[in-house]
Amino acid sequence: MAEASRILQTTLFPAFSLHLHQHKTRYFHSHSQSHSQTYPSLSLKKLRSVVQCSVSTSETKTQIQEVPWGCDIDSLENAEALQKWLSDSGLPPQKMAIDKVDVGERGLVALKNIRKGEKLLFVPPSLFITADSEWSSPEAGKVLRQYSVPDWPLLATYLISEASFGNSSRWGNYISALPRQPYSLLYWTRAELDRYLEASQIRQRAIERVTNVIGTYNDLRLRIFSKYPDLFPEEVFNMETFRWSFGILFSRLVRLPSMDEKVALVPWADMLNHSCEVETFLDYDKSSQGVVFTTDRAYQPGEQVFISYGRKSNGELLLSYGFVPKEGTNPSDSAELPLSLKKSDKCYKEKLEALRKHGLSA
Ligand SMILES: C[S@@+](CC[C@H](N)C(=O)[O-])C[C@H]1O[C@@H](n2cnc3c(N)ncnc32)[C@H](O)[C@@H]1O
Repeated sequence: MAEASRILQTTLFPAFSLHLHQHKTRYFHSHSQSHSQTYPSLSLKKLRSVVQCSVSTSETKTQIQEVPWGCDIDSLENAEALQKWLSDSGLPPQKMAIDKVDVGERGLVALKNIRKGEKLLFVPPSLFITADSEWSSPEAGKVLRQYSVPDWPLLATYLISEASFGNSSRWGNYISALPRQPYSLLYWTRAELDRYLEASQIRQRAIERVTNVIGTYNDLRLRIFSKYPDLFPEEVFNMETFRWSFGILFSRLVRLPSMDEKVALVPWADMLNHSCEVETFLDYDKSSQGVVFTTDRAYQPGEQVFISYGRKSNGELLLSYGFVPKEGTNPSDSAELPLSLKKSDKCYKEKLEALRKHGLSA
């Protein structure tokens, strides 16, 4: 805990430098160019204030700034462009469309009658973002591979790198439709974690998760980014952009059992919201060669279509996806009850036996 507090209290990054125009690398050139395409009315001053970020030295005050890409998910901003790009890029015609929904802000809604037992989606692998995806900055990708950076931090860095290329990245339309601030405990202040998760096991796990993300970023910065400042300028690769990219990964990355457990961002499939009432999961379908799910119920036009993010407790859903289902609707909800058994206890053996009998360990 002391370690977590120490890290959370650290001021992590300096203010955004005033050198935005002076960077000669393709990187910044593309970044500022694409920015003016996506946000025509955003002045340099505004851009700077969006990117500038700092974590306060006070444990309770964390100033969080939004990244300059993505969109507000309470609107359908960029949804049409995403759908057009997806169909131009090989997504077959769909029985669903992105729409505003009651549960989950945006989601996929049936356009036609959908039967129980139907396979939907068929997102081809060419549309997956994985650790093997091609970089808009091949030099940056090469450096990360040289350092054998594991999948999660590699994907977090990749996403920021591609985002900074705006529409010159092949993922420009996808990234523009991602939430500018994903719902995530990574955005909670320490005071909020303490207050709202008091007495919950999730509080400690959330603190560990925040600490891990900060530690991962610091590790990348020290070992790699600081050695290649032209490829990984701190104005772009900083704690705030990593908070965003990890927030995106936690809430959208899928593990595909039929593809050797490969982890991938799957555009389109990641527009599906979770329901505790459905029992259908995303996976790669070898016969149709795409990510699909099979409906476990029928849907009528206009109804939101759901998948399951897994049989997770409310705490686990909050930890990864930043939401909690309505009270009493999650049959997989559970609470952890830590028990300890002292060896000096006179009935140690009997108690241990009783715990084991009920599938519990001491
Ligand atoms: C994979 S994305 C789904 C698409 C997302 N709604 C969007 O507009 O980009 C996962 C995120 O959707 C939201 N979400 C999914 N299921 C939800 C639910 N049952 N209730 C509330 N929010 C949900 C959460 O913000 C979660 O982090």
